[in-house]
Amino acid sequence: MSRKIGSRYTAHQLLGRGSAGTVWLGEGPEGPVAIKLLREDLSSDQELVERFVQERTALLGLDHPRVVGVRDLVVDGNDLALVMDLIRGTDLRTRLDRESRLAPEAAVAIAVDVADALAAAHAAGVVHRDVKPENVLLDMQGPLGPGGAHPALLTDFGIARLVDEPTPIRAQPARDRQSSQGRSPNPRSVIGTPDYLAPEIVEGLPPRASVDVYALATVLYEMLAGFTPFGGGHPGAILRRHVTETVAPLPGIPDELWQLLLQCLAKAPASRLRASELATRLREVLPGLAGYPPLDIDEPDEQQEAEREGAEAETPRRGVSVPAAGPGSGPVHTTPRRRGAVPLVPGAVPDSSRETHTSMRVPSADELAGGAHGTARAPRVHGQRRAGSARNPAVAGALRRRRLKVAAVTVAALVAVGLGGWLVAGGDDDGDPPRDGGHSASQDPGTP
Ligand SMILES: Nc1ncnc2c1ncn2[C@@H]1O[C@H](COP(=O)(O)OP(=O)(O)OP(=O)(O)O)[C@@H](O)[C@H]1O
Repeated sequence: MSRKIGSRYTAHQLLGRGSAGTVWLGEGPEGPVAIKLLREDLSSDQELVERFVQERTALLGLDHPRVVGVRDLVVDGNDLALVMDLIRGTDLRTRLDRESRLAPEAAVAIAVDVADALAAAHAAGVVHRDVKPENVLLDMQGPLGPGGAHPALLTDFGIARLVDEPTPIRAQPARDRQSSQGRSPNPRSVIGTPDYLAPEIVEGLPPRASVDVYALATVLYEMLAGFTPFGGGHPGAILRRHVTETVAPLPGIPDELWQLLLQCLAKAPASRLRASELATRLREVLPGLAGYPPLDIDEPDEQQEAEREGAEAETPRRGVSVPAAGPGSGPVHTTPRRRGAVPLVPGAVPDSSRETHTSMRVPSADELAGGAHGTARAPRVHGQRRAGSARNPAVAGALRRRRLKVAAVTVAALVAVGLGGWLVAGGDDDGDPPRDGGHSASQDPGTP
């Protein structure tokens, strides 16, 4: 069923869902468009409305072939909609859900496109702040590039901030704001997607362009490995790993590529390459990757993860796709993935397919310092058991004993920190909506 959005646009078909709304295939005076419609029950939320308007503001100044163009912002009664260029294809998350790992050449080709988009954004003074596979759209109608990769475009500048703009996304008391001396001593909240958050954001430093480079390097690592370097488990644990752990090497990765990844995943923002430099260096590496197969590595041992982190939040995700005009590009159904994330939007329903944002309290310096337990995920060569794997019979007994100990220590720690140490602000591990906003969002009915 179609519906008018403002006087100029019509929404026809659901393309995908985000935490703040739905994206529709639509029609405008100049042809097909993508229409991002803010959920009606949330359009009265001032903060979200600002995020929406900001997305347009950030993107209107950006005209680049690797950035999804924003054409219009519609405010019509309860409807608040962002009209964008329609990208016929899918998003990188859907592709990763389907293929798990990409061949290095295809992965790097996609990363080059995103690095180009970021270089343009950074040159315009815009930091994206939410680079992740969900926000990389693959244009199935575009020409095939190296490794058979379709052109990639960066979208969703919803939480992008103009560089040096002091106002945080989520309002925080002035006393909590960043001092010129360094990190804020007080607890504050951070918004983003835990797996891709640069350590300096966790530490409370203002996000500069280098946070996007860190996030892109994380995405590239994920395209190569099938998982992110510091993901898995509770969002708080993920944040801690970004700050305290070193990234585990990927067996079989070409050294030049690994060095680039290491440099861009550096804890110190100044040590990272700029986006334009990363694009150049990745382009140099590309020809040497032709014919390289996807890395032959296994996902980190789930049982080992459970051992180290306790129960993990299970956030179901549904497949989304854009019907592409080309052959073999029909709807794709994704397998639910385990994601340590909770919704950005207070009250957002847990079965939204894109609940990958997290608003959480930034851990204190003490918590970060005391948190290094060597929990970064270590990739394994395919078929090989990790020395400490619970699937290895030699260590299973020891792990069972340790589990009891861990349970005891966990209870003691929770008591010691008043049950709040790592808990997401207002959220918990069972996928329930956060409780901090007092919103009572109902599920999007799925029709415009
Ligand atoms: N311009 C577009 N053209 C075609 N499809 C799009 C476009 N923008 C978004 N989509 C589709 O809609 C999905 C949801 O997009 P949206 O930006 O709302 O959410 P998200 O980025 O996944 O989540 P969140 O906003 O919570 O970060 C995308 O993953 C993609 O499949």
